Amino acid sequence: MDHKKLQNLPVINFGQENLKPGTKGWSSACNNVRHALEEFGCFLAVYDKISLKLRDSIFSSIEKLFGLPIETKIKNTSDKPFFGYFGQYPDIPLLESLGIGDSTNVEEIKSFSKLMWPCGNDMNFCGIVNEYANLLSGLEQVVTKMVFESYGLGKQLCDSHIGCTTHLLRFNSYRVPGLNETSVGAQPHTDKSFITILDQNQVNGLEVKLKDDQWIAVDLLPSSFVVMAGDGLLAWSNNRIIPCHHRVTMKGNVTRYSIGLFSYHKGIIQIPQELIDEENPQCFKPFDHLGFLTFFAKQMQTGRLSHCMIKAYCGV
Ligand SMILES: O=C(O)CCC(=O)C(=O)O
Ligand SMILES: [Fe+2]
Repeated sequence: MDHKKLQNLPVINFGQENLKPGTKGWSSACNNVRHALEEFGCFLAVYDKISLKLRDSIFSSIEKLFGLPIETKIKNTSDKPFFGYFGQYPDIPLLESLGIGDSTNVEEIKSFSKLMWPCGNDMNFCGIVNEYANLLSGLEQVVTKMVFESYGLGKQLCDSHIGCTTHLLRFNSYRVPGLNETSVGAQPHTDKSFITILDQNQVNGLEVKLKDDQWIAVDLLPSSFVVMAGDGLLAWSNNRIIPCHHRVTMKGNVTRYSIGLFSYHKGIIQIPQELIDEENPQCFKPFDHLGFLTFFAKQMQTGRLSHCMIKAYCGV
């Protein structure tokens, strides 16, 4: 693991002292968030509202989840592409993934749990996931507010964006590769989300690509999460924020579990007028964010993927 380069990722503290809008801590965090997203497409967020105990509990629950028979796991389906079970793909054989759409809604967590454990489970899966998903989406909301504020956009615009946000919580499992098997856990990609937040079970493997095209290994500090810009944020910011290219490479001999929280906009995302001027002419049309997922899935099925799919979808 290339530990030398780890310091290159910005680290931003989301402790209580920086979470009050109007304070110095808040405005310096706003600037740092914007700078990190424009320059790196990602950063490490130190956020201790999610206790280490809760993180341990959720990772032991998802270990049990992935231990369920495949016939059960494939029941996790969705009408939205990439929101349900994903796995058994020959080019990425190590990865299996399960998703809960609209994950801040406890009823969605309950119905996922019922599908996986029709006779119930003895580990308070719903309670743990509900607490975790709500706290993590709280961090996503703070990051969104900071992004809006750092571009000088009003509270009303921000509140209306937040009111239209939905979250997907995705659990990933990467098994240890067998002899002569690929070590690729996830191929290089950018997320289709607005913002993604990632957590892992102390097993590294995530790598991100910086502007100079170098891949660096991400080492999660205690109490930290990886915050990444997705394709939605690239279009919304009129090309200012770069989406983070990332991949997973399995190196050790321990199963890796990760959790991703992906924010999506329900409906049409408008490019704020404040981000369009002579120097920065409008690069993207208003776009249907969830429609972009459907578009992406179709292009993938027909082998028509291009380097920047959001440009293909709604570029001017
Ligand atoms: O497992 C990870 O750390 C990354 C997962 C990921 O890239 C994704 O779910 O989109
Ligand atoms: Fe990803």
